[in-house]
Amino acid sequence: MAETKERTFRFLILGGGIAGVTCVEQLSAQIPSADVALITAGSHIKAVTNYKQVSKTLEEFDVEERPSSDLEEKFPNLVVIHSAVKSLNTKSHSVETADGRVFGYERLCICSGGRPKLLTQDHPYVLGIRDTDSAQEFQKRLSKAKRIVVVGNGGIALELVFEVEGCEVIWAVKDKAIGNTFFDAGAAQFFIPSLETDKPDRSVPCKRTRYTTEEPAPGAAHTFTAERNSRRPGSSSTKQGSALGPDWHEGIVLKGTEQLSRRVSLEYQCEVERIFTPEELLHSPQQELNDEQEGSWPVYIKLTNGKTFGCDFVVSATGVVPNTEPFLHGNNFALADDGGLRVDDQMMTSEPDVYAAGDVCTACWEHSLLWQQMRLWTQARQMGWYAGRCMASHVLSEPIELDFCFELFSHITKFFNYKVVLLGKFNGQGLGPDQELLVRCTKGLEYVKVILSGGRMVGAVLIGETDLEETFENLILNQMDLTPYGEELLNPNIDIEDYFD
Ligand SMILES: Cc1cc2nc3c(=O)[nH]c(=O)nc-3n(C[C@H](O)[C@H](O)[C@H](O)COP(=O)(O)OP(=O)(O)OC[C@H]3O[C@@H](n4cnc5c(N)ncnc54)[C@H](O)[C@@H]3O)c2cc1C
Ligand SMILES: NC(=O)c1ccc[n+]([C@@H]2O[C@H](COP(=O)([O-])OP(=O)(O)OC[C@H]3O[C@@H](n4cnc5c(N)ncnc54)[C@H](O)[C@@H]3O)[C@@H](O)[C@H]2O)c1
Repeated sequence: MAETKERTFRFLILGGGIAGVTCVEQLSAQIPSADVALITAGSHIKAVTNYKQVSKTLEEFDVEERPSSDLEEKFPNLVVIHSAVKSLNTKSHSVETADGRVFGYERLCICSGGRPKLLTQDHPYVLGIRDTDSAQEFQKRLSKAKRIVVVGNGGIALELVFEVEGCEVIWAVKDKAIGNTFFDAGAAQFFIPSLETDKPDRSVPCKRTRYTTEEPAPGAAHTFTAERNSRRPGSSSTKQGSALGPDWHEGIVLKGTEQLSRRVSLEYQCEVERIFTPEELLHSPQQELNDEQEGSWPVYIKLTNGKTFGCDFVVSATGVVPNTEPFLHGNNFALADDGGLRVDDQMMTSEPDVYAAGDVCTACWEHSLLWQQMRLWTQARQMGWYAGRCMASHVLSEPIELDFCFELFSHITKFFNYKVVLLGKFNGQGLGPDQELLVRCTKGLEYVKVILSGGRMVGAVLIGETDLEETFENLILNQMDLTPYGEELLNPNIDIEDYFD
């Protein structure tokens, strides 16, 4: 790396996503006289808008793409540099950008996010979705498509299979139930009818203290078709070009060429064995196709359940990998198993004066019993904000303790047009056999699951307008012994808020 530094900043932040921008805002607000620089590869920055603290730990906000001048106008000591960082020298405390400039720092925070962990790199018919550009590419390809295959069972797959219309979707999941990163088989069963229609089937609330679900057999498949006119009002909006935000798919039309609303065929418990071109398929006579149009698709995908499907393209919704590459060479960063930069409870990496926040880092402090890391906007914002506070406190030699937001995992989102609230160990993560589940389910309306350990509430999944989030959050935080209440806890005829007043 050339050693002549163009300028040295007291605080240098890499990445204009939620984590980086929130870190800049926090630092600039806490030490207004400090010179702060934000280096980002993109032309725009991400901004949190309409922030709402819903309860002690639950928060909701929108994410917008904004010109970086907005941020510079707000903070006169901030400089935004639009260029990708290509290398980092932690010994000389400097970074070099793609256009050959070198900037020094006293303290650095890496917020470079993640990128899709694709099934296969650089395949012309395998797409990932991350940012506005990739979402637009997906939309463009979809508009000419009759059939796509979606691989993966997390947030993006759940959103896509519900939103895509006018195109057959083959959805290949590794697991026995849909949505494994967010909920269990019981909740998955609650959602399944939404793939056929989104008109709620309202029935009388029923309470169950244990749940049993019929799991699909390995290799099982199921097709769900929605009526053309069963889409929710307003969902066919043609509003264009809004930035990827929590409702990124609301602003773009996700429509294929066919005259059908939603047609999703689920392939359970399978992975991708091979992706073929038509030529390769012709030379593999043993391949058994699952449709009559042999040879007429641009790409074919063979699953481990033995089925091969032709399609227009494949969406790889198979998670993210942290963007660490430019920073590793010549430095000595400790990496976590998931490839993230390990950070301690002060958001510091293993390199001196280097912090990290958001999707690029892995939280390696001793977690609270009720918190886990997931790569989400909420956590990117919380980490960026807390990293900014840590950097400022270290400069001012003030002690700082891990923030309260890392006490309890909480996430509000929307799947299949239902509000979803996840609290604590919502899937009994790491609890082993010492857990009891209480479930209340009203088909088409709500699904409430509570996880108890030693009589105390340690997690909850709330689907629908349950209005229970604040009360349950309090019960999880105060760790009250709920044994005396037993199944009454989910009795729909009891106003639980009054009960615990
Ligand atoms: C389609 C989709 C839907 C999602 N929906 C939700 C949701 O509903 N709710 C939720 O909580 N989360 C959601 N997420 C997850 C959420 O987007 C991420 O967890 C969050 O954006 C991470 O923020 P970040 O700031 O760490 O990284 P990013 O937003 O990825 O930002 C990284 C920044 O770093 C810059 N950068 C990268 N490399 C360099 C470099 N070498 N030099 C300089 N700059 C660099 C990039 O240009 C970018 O500005 C979704 C993700 C996707 C892809
Ligand atoms: N509403 C929300 O909160 C929301 C919505 C969309 C995305 N996100 C976030 O955005 C990020 C990206 O979303 P995502 O859906 O790609 O990731 P994800 O981590 O949510 O899900 C990845 C899925 O891919 C599966 N998978 C991994 N490797 C596979 C393979 N080789 N073959 C088949 N399946 C495989 C996993 O089992 C998992 O189901 C995540 O951090 C996610 O939490 C959140």
